[in-house]
Amino acid sequence: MTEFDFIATLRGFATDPAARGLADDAAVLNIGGTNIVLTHDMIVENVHFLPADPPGDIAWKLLAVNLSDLAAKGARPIGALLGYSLGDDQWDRAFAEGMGEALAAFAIPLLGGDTVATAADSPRTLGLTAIGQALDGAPSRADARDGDHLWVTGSIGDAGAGLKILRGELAFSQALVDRYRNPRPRLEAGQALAPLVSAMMDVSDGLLIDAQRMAAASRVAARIDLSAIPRSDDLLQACGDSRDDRIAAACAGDDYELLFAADPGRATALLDLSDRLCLAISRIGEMTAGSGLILTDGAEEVPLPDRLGWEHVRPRHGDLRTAS
Ligand SMILES: Nc1ncnc2c1ncn2[C@@H]1O[C@H](COP(=O)(O)OP(=O)(O)O)[C@@H](O)[C@H]1O
Ligand SMILES: Cc1ncc(C[n+]2csc(CCOP(=O)(O)OP(=O)(O)O)c2C)c(N)n1
Ligand SMILES: [Mg+2]
Ligand SMILES: [Mg+2]
Ligand SMILES: [Mg+2]
Repeated sequence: MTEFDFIATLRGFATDPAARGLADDAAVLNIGGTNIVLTHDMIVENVHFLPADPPGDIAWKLLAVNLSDLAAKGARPIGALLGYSLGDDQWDRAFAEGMGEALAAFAIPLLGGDTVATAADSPRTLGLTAIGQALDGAPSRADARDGDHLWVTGSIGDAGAGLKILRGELAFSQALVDRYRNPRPRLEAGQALAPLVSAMMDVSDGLLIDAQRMAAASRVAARIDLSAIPRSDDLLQACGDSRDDRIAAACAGDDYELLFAADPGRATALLDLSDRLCLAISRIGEMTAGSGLILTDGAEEVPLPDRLGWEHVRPRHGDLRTAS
């Protein structure tokens, strides 16, 4: 079964409105007029991180990927619960220290969690629940409208290139490796953007697959111009600027940027916000009537690649690495 199929089977009984049809980045529970935002992401050795990654960086990534889902709902983090499987003593100690530092960096209290021990040869499997509060409502993935502009924060494809570097497939760049090991959740931007957008999500599986999900949830089509997708100078230097390079960046995932749709009338306010936050915000396309994803490279329409991004699926044979 794929990740998509499994979530679809759960959807039948996840009928509470707070679950948002299991089709959003997080649940949004209204308690006494306050929007409490809840999200849980797991990370697994050889799936989300490499065995040689420093334990402190893995702790950072576990917290950061969850905070990224809070950011996508415009939420301010208020606490975290950690799910941990014990490894060797030295690693566990380094992870705990790193988690302490990561929590302190974001000023988030650890509220609890759970700890288990597994067989020594099983891959490290970690989970974290992040809890937040959304002050101005919590934009969903499902409310983009025909005519909205589609925007993305920061730059796309850096982390995917960082992973290639760590696999020995690209020349070394510290900046790209950092984007893979130390994602920066766009918390401040998420809170500032929330009142200006019609729909928002974070980009974890890949810009194209995530944009397609936003379009599907909103019952519109997304048109994306490959040439408008923001790529860093580090990435351009490492990978080049061919159409295939552009597609690779757009499908790589692990970006933890914010993808959002907004009425064209919001453009000036969005660009002002970009200046205030010193964070690039790039217009990459628009939402139109219809369904699915339309890809262009400048004026030219381009066929969709076979895979738009990451989806978890268990391989029939061999190790537990997933395919993208
Ligand atoms: N095992 C599960 N049990 C319940 N809900 C799940 C499970 N796996 C995923 N979901 C829900 O499915 C939706 C999509 O999940 P996911 O694609 O992982 O979101 P994201 O990419 O933002 O982390 C979310 O509402 C999430 O809470
Ligand atoms: C060792 C390794 N191989 C491959 C990847 C690429 N990768 C693995 S999972 C994933 C998508 C994001 O993870 P997921 O569990 O789907 O997070 P969510 O979308 O639920 O937030 C990507 C791009 C990676 N990060 N590390
Ligand atoms: Mg998300
Ligand atoms: Mg998830
Ligand atoms: Mg996530």
